[in-house]
Amino acid sequence: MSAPVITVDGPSGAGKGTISHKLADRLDWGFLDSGALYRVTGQACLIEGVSWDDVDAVTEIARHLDVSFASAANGEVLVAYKGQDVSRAIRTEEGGRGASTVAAIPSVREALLARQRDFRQPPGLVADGRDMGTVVFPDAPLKFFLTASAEERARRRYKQLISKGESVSLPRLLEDIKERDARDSSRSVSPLVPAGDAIVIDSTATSIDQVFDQVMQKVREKGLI
Ligand SMILES: Nc1ncnc2c1ncn2[C@@H]1O[C@H](COP(=O)(O)OP(=O)(O)OP(=O)(O)O)[C@@H](O)[C@H]1O
Ligand SMILES: Nc1ccn([C@@H]2O[C@H](COP(=O)(O)O)[C@@H](O)[C@H]2O)c(=O)n1
Repeated sequence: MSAPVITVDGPSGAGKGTISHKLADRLDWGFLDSGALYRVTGQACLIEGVSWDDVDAVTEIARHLDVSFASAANGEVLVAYKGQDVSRAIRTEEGGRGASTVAAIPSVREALLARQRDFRQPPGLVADGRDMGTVVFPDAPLKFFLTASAEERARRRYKQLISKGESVSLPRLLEDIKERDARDSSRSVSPLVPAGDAIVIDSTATSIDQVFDQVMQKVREKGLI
């Protein structure tokens, strides 16, 4: 029998990464940051001089993506492409735009599918993304779809980037988030939609701890802990 998977999907800034990390730590399960694979693909295109719109070239990059993940002493995840540290570059707004542009290409999604499924190892996996519950792990025993208003998600992202010393504009971030939502939700393959059997949690007015408590309650009810 394959290892259990808990999927956490939703739009950008909904708190998927925060909740998924806490959950993986609590359960001592593996963690898949599927967005990082799309972000590295977009970044690899910049490094290799390939346009995000060049379907064949981007697909070749995704098929042979030389990416590695490592834990730094401070708990952060180091992401490397061909051994080059791209951890910071992939987290910029440009990194997000590149990821969502290449993620709309069906052959790129196909190229990254097996790689994502390989993360499913005992004792279990928490998978964070947009199509974890609908496409990558449709048989997952527990699925969440986290959401929040675009305005609240833009405010969260603003605080996050300001705390890292980046200079950002809130209206611009809101525009970016709305653009990314529209692109992710309207693409022909693996659009951002909750799986039919997903538990939807709206965190617009709910703290991280409150969301985590709701998630843990469902994990217990499913007998996964
Ligand atoms: N319920 C919440 N209340 C307040 N802030 C939150 C909440 N959930 C997450 N945050 C904060 O919002 C920011 C974005 O969260 P996070 O990175 O987990 O979102 P995400 O859904 O993984 O986004 P992306 O898909 O773009 O990576 C973080 O700074 C996080 O601390
Ligand atoms: N399963 C996924 C995960 C991500 N994407 C695309 O990548 C972009 C960046 O993702 P983050 O979670 O790191 O913000 C995102 O906007 C999606 O376009 C995806 O398509 N499928």
